[in-house]
Amino acid sequence: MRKPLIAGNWKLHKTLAEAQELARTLKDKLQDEQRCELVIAPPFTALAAVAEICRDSPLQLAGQNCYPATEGAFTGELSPTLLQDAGCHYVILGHSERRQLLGETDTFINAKVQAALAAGLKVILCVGENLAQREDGELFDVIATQMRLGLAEITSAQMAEVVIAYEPVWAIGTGRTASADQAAEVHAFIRGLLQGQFSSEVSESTRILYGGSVKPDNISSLMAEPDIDGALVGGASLDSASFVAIAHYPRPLRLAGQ
Ligand SMILES: O=C(CO)COP(=O)(O)O
Repeated sequence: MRKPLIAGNWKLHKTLAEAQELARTLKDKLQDEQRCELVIAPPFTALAAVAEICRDSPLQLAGQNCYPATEGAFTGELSPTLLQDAGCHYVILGHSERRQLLGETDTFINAKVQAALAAGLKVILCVGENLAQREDGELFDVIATQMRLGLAEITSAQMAEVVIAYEPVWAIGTGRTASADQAAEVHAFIRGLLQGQFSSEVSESTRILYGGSVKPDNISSLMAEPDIDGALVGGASLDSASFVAIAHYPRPLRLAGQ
């Protein structure tokens, strides 16, 4: 049984004081959450302070990026080890904003995935097509390439520490969510890729999150899809009430009473 994972990607938001306040409120409101695994990804400047607040709470920390080296002359970069030192259990890699704005390639992202896993960090690997690719019928090719190259050299055993996040670029920050059917179709496709690239066991056990304008009012219909195992939330994770409402999404009707 895959445990649902709800992650908040704060992106380039929150001063230190704002991040601490949000983390304190989330800790207070989500203290008893057991159904879902909870992850927040504050900006680097707030990681250590937020980690202190989240100690002894269900909230785990993620870095928003890392560099594929342990240490060295890499000005402005952070290693997986430094993220762990700041209190992170996870790192988000391959986010479309980094692919688009900073030109990150699948090969570079793969180097980061390998470095993060080797250091003992869990990885949330983001994949997703842009609008032109979807309209040109390239959706499945794009996802297949991002998965194949992004997870190159990763073993089936290491996949226990990897979460995939499907984030269609056209749905990020636009208010335009993929419908539950659209998301489910791609999630099922990704599960098939995992089977081909690794094994049935990996396909069955790997969590696949959906990201792109997830809000309290659409989380339930997304989570009702059997292949959607959680959400990577951007804008709605910046507000405690909406992130808490997403984490407390009502159980899908078909599971009620179980
Ligand atoms: O990019 C995202 C999470 O990584 C999604 O962002 P929004 O929820 O703001 O669309």
